[in-house]
Amino acid sequence: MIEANGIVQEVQGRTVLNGLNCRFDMGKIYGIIGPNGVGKSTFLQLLSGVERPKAGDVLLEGRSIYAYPRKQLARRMAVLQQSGLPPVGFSVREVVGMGRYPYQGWLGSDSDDSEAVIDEAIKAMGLTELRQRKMDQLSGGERQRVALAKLMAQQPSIILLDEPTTYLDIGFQVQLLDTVRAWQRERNLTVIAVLHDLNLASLYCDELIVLHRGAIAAAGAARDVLTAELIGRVYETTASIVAHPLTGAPQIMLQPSSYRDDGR
Ligand SMILES: Nc1ncnc2c1ncn2[C@@H]1O[C@H](COP(=O)(O)OP(=O)(O)OP(=O)(O)O)[C@@H](O)[C@H]1O
Repeated sequence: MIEANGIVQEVQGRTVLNGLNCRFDMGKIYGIIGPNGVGKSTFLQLLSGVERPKAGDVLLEGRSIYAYPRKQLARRMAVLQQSGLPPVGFSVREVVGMGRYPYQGWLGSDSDDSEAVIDEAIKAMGLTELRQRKMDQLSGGERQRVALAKLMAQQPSIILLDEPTTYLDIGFQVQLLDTVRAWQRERNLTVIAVLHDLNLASLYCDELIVLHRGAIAAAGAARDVLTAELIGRVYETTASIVAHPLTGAPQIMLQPSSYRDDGR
């Protein structure tokens, strides 16, 4: 379990997160949503243990995440950053192999099963044909799949994703989230993802956490959280909520502010 207790964080002298408390149970997919600039990425950074809050603590299995040695934490938790795509010049195989760094011994020696783990991650992401290709010779969608394969090779039990579908077309968005969910179910992973697309968040997340004005405005299952009232209050826009015709998950229909009841 991951617990965020009384998290306060300032960015450039401004309080962005003002006393957040929440709990992430293992084996679920969580979506962190909220308007631009509300502090979603800041919160994810704190949950990853990379940044420390001004006040409060993040506990992983009851122990402060900031007290874990780096490599030990990396064996439990992997992070897909918004701009975290690996450097150009390396091949797909090399980049996926970088996911094994938490398991390397002194002098960079690999653990015995590293080759097999890397091959499995490459296969799972459909990258076998591209394994020798250089990173700068890939499309945006392919690069994102490499980034995810690198995460897989890290064999974490918790993954943090910062806007993983940015720059992907709708086909790749669904493909990426399908892959994450299949992997999550197979390994009983805990996934915490910052997502902008509320409809995708509703379709893929077990629970949503809505940030607004430094606090948690709502948390829970999408059907309880995504209401027209909440969308109006948090995003300051009018929306109609409809049930997805197949899954029943709430889906948001946006509405132009010029719309009038007579339909013109
Ligand atoms: N390097 C920085 N310098 C100055 N201000 C920053 C910096 N990084 C973030 N901020 C500010 O901190 C606040 C929180 O930023 P953060 O990126 O966490 O928000 P977010 O909810 O993830 O935003 P978005 O939805 O636009 O990605 C914002 O108001 C942002 O302007």
